[in-house]
Amino acid sequence: MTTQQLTQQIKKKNSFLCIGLDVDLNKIPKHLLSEEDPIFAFNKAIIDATHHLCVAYKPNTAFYEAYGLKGWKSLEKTINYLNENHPDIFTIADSKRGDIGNTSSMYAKAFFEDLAFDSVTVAPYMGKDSVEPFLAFENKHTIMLALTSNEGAFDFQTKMVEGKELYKHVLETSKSWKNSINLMYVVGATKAEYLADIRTIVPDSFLLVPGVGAQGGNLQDVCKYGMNDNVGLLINSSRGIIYASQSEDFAEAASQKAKELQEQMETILNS
Ligand SMILES: O=C(O)c1cc(=O)[nH]c(=O)n1[C@@H]1O[C@H](COP(=O)(O)O)[C@@H](O)[C@H]1O
Repeated sequence: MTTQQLTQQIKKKNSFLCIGLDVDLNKIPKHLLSEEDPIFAFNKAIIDATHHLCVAYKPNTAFYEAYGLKGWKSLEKTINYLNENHPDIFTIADSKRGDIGNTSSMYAKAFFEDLAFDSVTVAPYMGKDSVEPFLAFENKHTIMLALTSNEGAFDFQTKMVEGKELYKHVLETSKSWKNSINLMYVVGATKAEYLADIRTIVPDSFLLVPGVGAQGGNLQDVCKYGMNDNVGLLINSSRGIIYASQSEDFAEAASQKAKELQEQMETILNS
């Protein structure tokens, strides 16, 4: 999917919501545990109940890898279900990869070719040659960590290096990489006050913004400082939506939570 198509979807649905499919077998309703594939059964029910309210889904691969081969199968079924039934929805493999070039190429093949995701999250720490193999894929997107939502973001990302914060070097330097047009960036919703500065460096890029809901980030603040003329934002909520209820009404409750966020987004888009 191109960024233009993503923007069209945002305008059509009045939503820039991304739903995080971070499935924990200890948190899903007990009645699903007797299903052949409880993780996929849970995801399918969540997707069926929420696809009209969001423009993206983001399975964090840790939640699948933790269950070994079975978990990986559930991830594969989930991305296939999305691609077959909702090709207009943007998909993000949140796996935070990045390694020496030939290894990164294999990670890129795994998520872009074998699993056919639209995008993958990548850590910038190993630099240009660790990210460019992901950028080489046409119409695929590499979402690079810039300023993350967690407390540890202050350990390195905001440290001053040659007169400016490290995360600003990440943003600026990455713009010169080959096929940088395929880059998006992660900025935590808990760091909304940094967004105005970030927009001066990457005015046109899409930003994936996790951390509303369970981590306490504020949607209005993120939009005030982070939105550009093409919206340019994907706001993720995982636990706040998918575990709104842990009983039989879980899909309905997730839909209700997603609707609340979508309605707030619609108000912002029309204001
Ligand atoms: O790359 C991410 O998606 C990410 C970056 C970041 O800075 N903070 C962050 O929380 N995330 C992910 O976003 C999701 C947030 O989940 P909730 O806090 O449950 O909404 C998890 O999958 C995190 O791994």
